Amino acid sequence: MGGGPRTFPGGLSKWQYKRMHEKLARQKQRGLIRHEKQLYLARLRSEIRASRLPGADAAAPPGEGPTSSRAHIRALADRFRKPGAEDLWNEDDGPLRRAKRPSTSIPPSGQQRQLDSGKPRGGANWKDWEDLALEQPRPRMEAGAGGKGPGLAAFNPKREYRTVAPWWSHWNAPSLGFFGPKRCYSVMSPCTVSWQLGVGLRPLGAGGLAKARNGTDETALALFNQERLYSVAARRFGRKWRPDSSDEDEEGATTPKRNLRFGKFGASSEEDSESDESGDTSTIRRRWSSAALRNCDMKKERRVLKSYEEESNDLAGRIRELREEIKNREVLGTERRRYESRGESLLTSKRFDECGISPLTVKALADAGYVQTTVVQEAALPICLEGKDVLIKAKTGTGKSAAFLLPAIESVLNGMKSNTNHRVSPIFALVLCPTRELAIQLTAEANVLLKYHKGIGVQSLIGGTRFKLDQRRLESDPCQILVATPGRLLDHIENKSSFSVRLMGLKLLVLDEADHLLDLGFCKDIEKIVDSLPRQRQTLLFSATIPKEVRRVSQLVLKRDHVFVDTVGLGAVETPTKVQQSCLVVLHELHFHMVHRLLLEHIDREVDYKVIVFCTTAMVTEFMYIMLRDLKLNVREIHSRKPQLYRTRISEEFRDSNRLILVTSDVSTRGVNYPDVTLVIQVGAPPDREHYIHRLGRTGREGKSGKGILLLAPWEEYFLNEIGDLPVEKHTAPDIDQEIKQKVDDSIKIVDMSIKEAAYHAWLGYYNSIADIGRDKTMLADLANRFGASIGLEKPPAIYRKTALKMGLKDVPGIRIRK
Ligand SMILES: Nc1ncnc2c1ncn2[C@@H]1O[C@H](COP(=O)(O)OP(=O)(O)OP(=O)(O)O)[C@@H](O)[C@H]1O
Repeated sequence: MGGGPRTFPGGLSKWQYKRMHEKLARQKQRGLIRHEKQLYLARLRSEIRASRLPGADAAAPPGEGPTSSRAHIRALADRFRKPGAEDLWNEDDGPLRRAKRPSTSIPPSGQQRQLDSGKPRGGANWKDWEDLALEQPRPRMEAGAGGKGPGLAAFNPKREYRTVAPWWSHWNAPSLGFFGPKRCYSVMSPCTVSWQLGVGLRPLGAGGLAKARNGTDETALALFNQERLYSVAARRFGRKWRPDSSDEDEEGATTPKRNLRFGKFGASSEEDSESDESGDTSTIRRRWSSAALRNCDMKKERRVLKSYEEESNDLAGRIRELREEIKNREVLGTERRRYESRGESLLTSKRFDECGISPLTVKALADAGYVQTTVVQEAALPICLEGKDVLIKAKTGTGKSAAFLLPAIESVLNGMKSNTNHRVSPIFALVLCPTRELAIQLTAEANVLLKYHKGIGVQSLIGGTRFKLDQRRLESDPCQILVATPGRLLDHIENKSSFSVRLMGLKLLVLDEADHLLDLGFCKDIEKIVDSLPRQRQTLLFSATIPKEVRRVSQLVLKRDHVFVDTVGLGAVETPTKVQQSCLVVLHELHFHMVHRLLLEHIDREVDYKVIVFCTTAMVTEFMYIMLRDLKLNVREIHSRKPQLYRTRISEEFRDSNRLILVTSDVSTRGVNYPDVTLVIQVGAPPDREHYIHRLGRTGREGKSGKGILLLAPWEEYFLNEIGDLPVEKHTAPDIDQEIKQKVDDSIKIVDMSIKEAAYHAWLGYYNSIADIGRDKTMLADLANRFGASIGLEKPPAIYRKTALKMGLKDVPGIRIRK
């Protein structure tokens, strides 16, 4: 019966303990929403302020201008999947509509200096600078901007999450060069982009680091190419840098974020000390904003720099150190570009034995054929080994796994050195990943790296296995590194107090495929898990894609001074360069026929073919598998409806073979390393851009070539907008001859009716959840019925009333309700 202890920490029963956790989770969720509301208000304030700045653009070009207030609050609502999140708004919060902007021209700098307070800003009074920083939009660095902030047209929301640009741009900015990194909390709305302060406003007088280095602001801008930086600055300035300053343009973001962090995951005393307020400055701030915005800007709390002036004295020294760092980083950037331009390999000239890792690990690496590091390993290892929190973005198949497994092994070695008196060995490193297949793969990889480390063990905790067996394994076998999926890990944390005790020794937490782990599907579990871990730990987040929302949420698990390493680079394509991507638009009734045709063509061309076919849902995957099997193709299936043992067996078989086709759902989308996949076919629109990139990333790994085909129905073409920046070529679909069509139709007929019905239900559920399609229910029902007919259902299967209600499909024509 359930296993696990009868009492939990604090003498609570299992249910009390569970309820307590749930309550805490609810409180956190509320905190998060409060935080979002404050962000929204801050956004509103900065918009109003922007509209009041002389030179603000009257109209932003569509798609490039700032998000409207409405769009923003909708985005907040979306982010938290709370339809009621719009209710966060209330009348006291200020006007909903955007204020009009007075003029489109950029004023002369002198005029700009006056700003709204009417006070000249030429003096070197710190309070004035403070005000100015708060009033002025933070300049953004844009190549070729010549030291001026970009106009609205140049604003590109995709550029918001760059390594260090936001505050580097302070250095580049002719006038704001003197502002310390802490000043990133100043007003910055995407719409407030016209800034042009007088050159005379620079206390350092040297034009900032960039100018000092290169002589001109133009070259300085070029110097601060994102690709080279890898957040050097953060390392120097430690906790004073807030990388989110680039993505959070709202001035008020700091305080709520701080509060949230405390509320959510607690904060170290170090962070506490940072959050002190200075009464003086906040008074000035309030006076200004109250005058300008009345009740719309009544925020009382504001993080004010405690030792700001103290720090600024030391600025020159820091600049020197930064220059040094940049020089080092430049070497790395050049090297990487060289490799990429040659298109040969992602390996760099740096060897593992130069990375400061244990010689036993180096030996194991050499046995596995790893001698040189890949780009991401070269960039990540020094920072990870230094003990910093890191968020790392690198393309699929570039060796991220080793980049975090190696620091994990080092953290165990360090931990074992310092912890000798433990009765039960603590778990020193925890790797969280979204799928079971990935967890098994990572465990195997870690075992390879641990070959010569006797007494250090790695284990996996994944769903689909027996809880009791896990427990026994954890107790009997060494386990200093744990690779887990969130759900099963949480089961152990909540049900086995001795397990939680072992986690108290944790030194390193890794979130692989961090974007997925931090999205809404997993976010709550991750919060609970992180809550039960010691706060004094290092956290590493790895992913090939890091969407804006995730970048924000990631701040909750990372320390404030974390480093963002982006090896993809500004404006670079996120997909492997050697993968040829194409899209075919075909009536969805013909998708199965087209898949068959494409497979035959590919098999004819590639002797050692290895193909993955991604379907939208588990049941559609099963349908596709049965159909292709009947067509005598060498095919296997993996999806969530299959038992774990089966999934593991098929996964291993597919990894080790070629001349095989794997039909799968999204359980194989991320991280799974199947070498030498020659073709990836994605049938139907993926849930989002990230899914497309990760699925495609199953081919073209380790710099090899590959092919990706996206099969869309005409009504799914909207998805092409989401991947418009990727090199996807739209091709005309080949004709399907009558003979092939007949063969496929015959195979469809043999599929069991219950599978067809389940496929229909799953299809309906999937597209109902996709906003672009699910919003028009009548059209959705019609499309679903056409899909049903194409798989041989004479009439659409009925769905439960409750399900129909939940999906918003009750009383929709074409939807049959089960009596
Ligand atoms: N330094 C190295 N030298 C040679 N091969 C390497 C090296 N590092 C990784 N590899 C190989 O590169 C392949 C991809 O590695 P890995 O699975 O870690 O990529 P990834 O970036 O995690 O991919 P994904 O984003 O899909 O999770 C693996 O086959 C791995 O063995």
